[in-house]
Parts: sequence; structure tokens; C-alpha cells
Amino acid sequence: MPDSPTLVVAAAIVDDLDAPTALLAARRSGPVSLAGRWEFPGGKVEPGETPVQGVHRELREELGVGLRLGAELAGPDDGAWRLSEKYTMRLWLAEIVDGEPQPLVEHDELRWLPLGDWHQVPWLDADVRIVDALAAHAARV
Ligand SMILES: Nc1nc2c([nH]c(=O)n2[C@H]2C[C@H](O)[C@@H](COP(=O)(O)OP(=O)(O)OP(=O)(O)O)O2)c(=O)[nH]1
Repeated sequence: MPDSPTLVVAAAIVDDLDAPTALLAARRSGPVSLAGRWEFPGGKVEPGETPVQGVHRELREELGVGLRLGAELAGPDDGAWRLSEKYTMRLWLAEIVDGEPQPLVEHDELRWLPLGDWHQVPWLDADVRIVDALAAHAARV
């Protein structure tokens, strides 16, 4: 039996959960194979923490911010988003409630993307369909 995929948790940070007009994208600084591509900040859930605890920890570590989570953007793979053979991701909409986002680790640039122009940066391949789903969700809010 192949190992089950590792769970990655991440945040789709918007300027306003009630009326999103901008999405915060983060550019990876490594590894070389992923550097320069854009993603939802987050990372692997650690043993002993829940996925929601993992999102809060990762965003504090990576961007130095505290979050208020909104709805989870459920994916087609048992409610999650399969990224690759090794990884599957769960993603929550979120709003910053504490701190100014900075690319502290793992990223070298952050950018607020205006609604309608969320594909202006080269997202990681697996994220492209997620950005589409997120834009459709934002249009319904
Ligand atoms: N965080 C994040 N990872 C993503 C996205 N899309 C995508 O394919 N991935 C992939 C990249 C990585 O191979 C994997 C997540 O690993 P990561 O490097 O972010 O996890 P981590 O922060 O816990 O990393 P580390 O401490 O183990 O180095 O998922 C995304 O939008 N956000």
C-alpha cells in the first residue's frame, strides 16, 4: 500500500472576509524546484496538532500574523485538494487580525492580488484550479 499523502494546511488570506477584493499570494524562495512560484502560505500539520491549529502556527511562523479563519474552501478529493502523489491540502479563507504580513521564512515576496486578477502571478501548478475555485467562491460572497 502506498503511504497516505501528507496533509498540508494553508490560508487564502483576503482583505475582508465579508467582501473580498484582494488575495494575498506568497512567492516561494525554495526549494529550487518551487522557487519563484506563488502559493497559499501554510505547511505540513505537525504531530499532535489539529489542522486548524496548524494553519494558525504556520501563518504566525511564515508571515508573522494572527488570523481569523472563515469558511474552508472544500476540494474535490474527500473535501481536500490533492496536490501531488505526496501531498494533499486543506485551505481556509482568512483575514488578518494581528500583525503586518512579512515574508519571514520560505517566501521572498508577498503580493495583494486584486479581485479579477488573481492569475497575474505564476502559481504552483496544483494551485491553479484552487485559485479558480476561490475566485468563483469570492464572486458569490
Ligand atoms: N504551503 C503550500 N504548499 C503547497 C501549495 N501548493 C502546493 O503544491 N504545495 C506543496 C509545496 C510543498 O511540496 C508542499 C508543502 O510543503 P511546505 O514546504 O509548504 O511545508 P512546510 O512549511 O511544513 O515545510 P518544511 O518545514 O517541511 O520545509 O505542498 C500551497 O498553496 N501552499
